[in-house]
Amino acid sequence: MLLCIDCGNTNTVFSVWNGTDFIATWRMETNHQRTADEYFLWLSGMMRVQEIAGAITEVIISSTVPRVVFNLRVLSNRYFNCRPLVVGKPECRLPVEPRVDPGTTVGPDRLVNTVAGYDRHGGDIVVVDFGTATTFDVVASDGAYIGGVIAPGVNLSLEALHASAAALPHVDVTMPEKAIGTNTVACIQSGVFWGYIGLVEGVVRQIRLERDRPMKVIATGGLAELFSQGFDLFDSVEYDLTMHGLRLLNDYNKDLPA
Ligand SMILES: Nc1ncnc2c1ncn2[C@@H]1O[C@H](COP(=O)(O)OP(=O)(O)O)[C@@H](O)[C@H]1O
Ligand SMILES: CC(C)(COP(=O)(O)O)[C@@H](O)C(=O)NCCC(=O)O
Ligand SMILES: [K+]
Repeated sequence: MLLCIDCGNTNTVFSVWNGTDFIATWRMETNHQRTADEYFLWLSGMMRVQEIAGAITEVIISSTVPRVVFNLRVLSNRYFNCRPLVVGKPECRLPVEPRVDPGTTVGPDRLVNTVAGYDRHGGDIVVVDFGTATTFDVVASDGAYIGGVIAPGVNLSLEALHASAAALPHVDVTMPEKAIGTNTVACIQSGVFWGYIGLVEGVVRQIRLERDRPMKVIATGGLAELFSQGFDLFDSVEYDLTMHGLRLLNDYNKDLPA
């Protein structure tokens, strides 16, 4: 079985696959100080419930936090007895090379989302991922990542307001009933919610103008749902997009001639 690890700046998501069959998924907070032994203690507990720890034979890792990769490599070597594939490293090949400025390192999550989006929808798409940062990944007609947009994440914007303005409380993101807030909390919620709707609309409009062709917009990440309710921003919302991409990339690399 294959263990896919998607490490973001906030959360690390593990998922297990048997061939193309999805088996299970678990999520933990990202912490670069966590050791391989700590990962395994937690994972083996989760896996025991489904009796799969002994069945893992392959591991693929995508991490936007470079410092965690060392311990995740040790986890695969020590506990699953395999060398992991790490997205973004030369040994992990991509079906189509990104077309970006020379020397640019593209976030591995964005490369994985590109592969997954192209597999499900073909080219000429934009993948929007609501993580710690909100990323827009533009995928060309041949499946290449050709660039995109990085915006502050929804929760990051809320935290920044709270951290920098003495009188502003911490607020959870929700869809406010009205744009005109009549108390501080409602004002902040409105700023972030309607601000974000405008951000997504504006960025997508500009990308379509620049590309001068129709482009589907696919959303993923925990907060995608909030921005899709009642709005016409996305053609589809797919929570498993990154995990799907990791599984595809693993299969792609396995099938390559040595
Ligand atoms: N279903 C959800 N509802 C509300 N907030 C969420 C949900 N899922 C994630 N979040 C929040 O969205 C932010 C990004 O989370 P996540 O997608 O795990 O980011 P990353 O991939 O960068 O680690 C975090 O602040 C997290 O608490
Ligand atoms: C933009 C990101 C911080 C998003 O990461 P996440 O919110 O998923 O943790 C990550 O993709 C990254 O560090 N990218 C490197 C720069 C780039 O992609 O151009
Ligand atoms: K992400």
